[in-house]
Amino acid sequence: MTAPEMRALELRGVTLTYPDGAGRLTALDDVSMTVARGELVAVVGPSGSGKSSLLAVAATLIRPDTGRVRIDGHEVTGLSRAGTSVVRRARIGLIFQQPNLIESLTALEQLTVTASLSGRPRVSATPEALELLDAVGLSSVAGRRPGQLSGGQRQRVNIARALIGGPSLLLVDEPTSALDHERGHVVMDLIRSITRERGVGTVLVTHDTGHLRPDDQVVECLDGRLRPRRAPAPDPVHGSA
Ligand SMILES: Nc1ncnc2c1ncn2[C@@H]1O[C@H](COP(=O)(O)OP(=O)(O)OP(=O)(O)O)[C@@H](O)[C@H]1O
Repeated sequence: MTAPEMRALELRGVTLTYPDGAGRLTALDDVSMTVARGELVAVVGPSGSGKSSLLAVAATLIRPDTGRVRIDGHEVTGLSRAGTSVVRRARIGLIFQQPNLIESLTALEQLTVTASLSGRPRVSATPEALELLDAVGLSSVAGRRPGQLSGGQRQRVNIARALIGGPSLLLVDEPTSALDHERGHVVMDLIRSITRERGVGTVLVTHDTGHLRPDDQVVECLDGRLRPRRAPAPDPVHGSA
């Protein structure tokens, strides 16, 4: 069992419903999940099964109807909006499928501006931003704007940006969907190594089980419920190394 201080995310008995005509539609049904620091959990499942809802609750963007949400040991269930957003900004990194970079900013500025939105002076965030760009293999293009970067490079800037400030929880939505198979593999490997080396807990939603490895921890979302699933057999091209 993971020590409480090592838990990046804990969901307990989370139920989420949306208005649906005269009734309610249950998107998450009594979901519990723990993700330790240094651990990656891939969430797969059919369209409409609740994966995005799960990420939104873990990101503290949607409050569940019932259940508890803890981020890095901090209970957010009863917090005000302002208190929740403090926890979110300090402890959660979000990576969406489309990088959504700002066209007028260089790769380096994408990171330093994000840091400044959290109240840090841009200049003090520059060493960390440079180190993160180096970690994702982009030192040589730190001065380029998104229009001068490839799709894979843009997604790597997106990943580096999510890590500024040292979050303990990384929430990743379909990171490979805008990339070809080869670049998708590179991005998945990068997210695995960041998870391990930086000790973040990662929840990664993906349709694309072709990018998963046999040693990945995989859960399946079905009708708003989670259940463990065996990772797929190794990809014959890339193997499991
Ligand atoms: N804002 C909303 N209002 C009402 N119903 C919603 C809303 N968002 C999602 N739903 C419904 O909740 C259920 C779960 O949706 P969710 O987006 O979490 O699924 P998903 O597994 O992420 O799907 P996909 O893989 O297609 O993105 C679906 O039945 C969906 O129609």
